[in-house]
Amino acid sequence: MEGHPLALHDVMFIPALVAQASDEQNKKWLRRAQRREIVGCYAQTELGHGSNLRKLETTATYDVSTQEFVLHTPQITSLKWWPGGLGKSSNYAVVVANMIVKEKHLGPHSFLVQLRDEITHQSLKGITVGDIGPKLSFNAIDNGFLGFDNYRIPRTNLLMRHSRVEPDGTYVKPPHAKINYSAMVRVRSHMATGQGNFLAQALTIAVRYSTVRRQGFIESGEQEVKVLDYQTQQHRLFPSIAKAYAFTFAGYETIRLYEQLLKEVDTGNVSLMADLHALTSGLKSVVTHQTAQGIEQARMACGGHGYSQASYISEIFGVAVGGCTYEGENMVMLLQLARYLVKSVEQIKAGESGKLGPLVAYLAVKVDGVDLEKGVEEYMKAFQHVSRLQTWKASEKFLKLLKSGEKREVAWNKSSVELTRASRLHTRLYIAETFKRSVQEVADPRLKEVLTDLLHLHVNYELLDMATYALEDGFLSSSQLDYVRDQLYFYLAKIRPNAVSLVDSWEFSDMQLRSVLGRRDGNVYENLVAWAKASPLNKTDVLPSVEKYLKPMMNSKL
Ligand SMILES: CCCCCCCCCC/C=C\CCCCCCC/C=C/C(=O)SCCNC(=O)CCNC(=O)[C@H](O)C(C)(C)COP(=O)(O)OP(=O)(O)OC[C@H]1O[C@@H](n2cnc3c(N)ncnc32)[C@H](O)[C@@H]1OP(=O)(O)O
Ligand SMILES: Cc1cc2nc3c(=O)[nH]c(=O)nc-3n(C[C@H](O)[C@H](O)[C@H](O)COP(=O)(O)OP(=O)(O)OC[C@H]3O[C@@H](n4cnc5c(N)ncnc54)[C@H](O)[C@@H]3O)c2cc1C
Repeated sequence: MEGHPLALHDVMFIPALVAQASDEQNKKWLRRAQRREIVGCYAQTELGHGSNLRKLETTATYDVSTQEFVLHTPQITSLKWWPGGLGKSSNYAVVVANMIVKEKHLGPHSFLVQLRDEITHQSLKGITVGDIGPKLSFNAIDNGFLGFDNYRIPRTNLLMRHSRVEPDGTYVKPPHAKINYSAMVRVRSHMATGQGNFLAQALTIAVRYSTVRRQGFIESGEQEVKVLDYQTQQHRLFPSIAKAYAFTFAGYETIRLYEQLLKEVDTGNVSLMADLHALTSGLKSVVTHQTAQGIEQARMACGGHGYSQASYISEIFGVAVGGCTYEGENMVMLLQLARYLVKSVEQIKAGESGKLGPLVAYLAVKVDGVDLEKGVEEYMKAFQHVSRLQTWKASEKFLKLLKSGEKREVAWNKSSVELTRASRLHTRLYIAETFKRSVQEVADPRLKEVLTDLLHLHVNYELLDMATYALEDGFLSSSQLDYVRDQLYFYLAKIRPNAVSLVDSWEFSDMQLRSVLGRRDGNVYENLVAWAKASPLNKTDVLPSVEKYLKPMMNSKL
């Protein structure tokens, strides 16, 4: 859970080579990387810039006389900063640098760069490299810094699957300007399943513990109840169980789309890139945020023991919440999706609704009302309505500011909170839709029934959570919202008997969970005592600090 120093070798270094190095280059590098004869990382972010890639300062200047690129770190803010595995473990990196050829700045490009000697592992001349120090979590990973002092690499170390620099300095452009961002899009495509998995771990711990913990009464005079029988506890945990499933289903779809994209790009078809970029930008932002919230609620649902490291939930939280920042800070990525939504609105206004992609076609279709009692399809129409409403409102605000003479960037900034709201609603619609479709495809009728309950819980929880939008224009009435509330409470109670099976079905072992509270055998109290006794402070009855500090203080006459 604390991460692995070689994680980025598998998660980004190898995928960057696969997607961006030419077949010829990969004959040299890929097998060596796969066999772990060389260890690599993905070095893009700098001390001064992470989000705004166009302002990366590390330069790779082509020297036509030697057919080499000269990598250089012009100032302190240009140091690479953050890459996982860079500090101590890697001897190679895919480095993203601003490429300069014949004095022309050609923007960020990826290069394979050797950092350390393959035998001694010592850093090479011209390279400054090290670890950036402890973090909130992920402390088994050596996130690092890296500087170059006019460090030379061969021309052929520019990753040349999609763009090239010929020996004479002729630049051959890629088929899409952002094709070099593919390693990021890949990780974002995998993040919904990854985060769903973190959420599932925290929920497994909290739900199991909630059936061991007895406290208070529901009906007086009876045995104290398992805390999972409280409606508030169910409300805290069960909607997140539904989300963990929903995120996983959505993630399967984005992973499939990324694989499709990779194949299509190789045939020169880049049409999926904009759609997948928009989709994964929104999804990574919503999923990471809701996962962090869900894990924190799971911790609180374990009361005092949730705060102990014996629960292990704090570690899961620390790792998961990193996802709100890495692979694109969440607000920044929501605004990327918003660009796509605004463009879609502009297309509709221009009478080109027919050109809209399937995920945004609903923006052009108005619905007057819904009959929620007819079932999940009607909820989908309600989600479409609130997303459409907010997308149009935010877009109109932006377009009006533009028309009033504001500069594009200023108008955008003044509309940005509303735009991020639109992006979230659009993404939540997508999550609900993929959840619905995935449940419909389940063949086993008993499994389908339980998952359908979770789906119902999800759509009622989500609609209630977005109620202000739906009430704003009178789309939903307050009596409809009462119906949604009743349904929500109905499904909380209905799911209760299946709650433990739902989390057990994720099949985390005790070794994976590392939680005293979430043990499979439920022997929480004995093991909490054993865990406490094993605390380093309990190795001796009297600590050296007693002689050193306590006694002088207690014996002092002052
Ligand atoms: C087995 C599989 C494993 C997979 C791993 C899964 C992991 C999940 C769980 C993990 C569990 C444990 C594992 C531990 C591992 C942890 C990994 C953490 C690693 C972290 C790595 C990093 O963080 S790497 C650095 C990431 N950095 C960023 O994400 C930077 C964010 N910034 C950007 O991406 C860009 O700068 C930004 C997109 C914001 C803007 O780009 P810019 O060039 O400035 O472009 P604009 O001017 O804004 O836009 C111009 C047009 O280009 C379009 N566009 C932008 N990007 C793309 C793209 N990628 N694809 C397509 N199109 C793009 C943009 O939309 C604009 O279009 P328009 O038409 O003009 O509107
Ligand atoms: C655990 C972890 C692992 C990482 N691993 C790697 C790695 O392996 N390789 C690598 O290269 N990098 C890595 N990173 C770096 C990471 O990708 C960046 O930190 C991330 O992309 C955010 O960029 P930033 O730090 O520049 O944030 P900033 O952009 O400085 O964000 C600060 C604030 O400014 C806001 N902001 C910035 N730009 C805008 C805008 N245009 N509009 C509105 N608001 C804006 C943000 O929303 C945020 O609130 C890692 C980071 C972490 C935490």
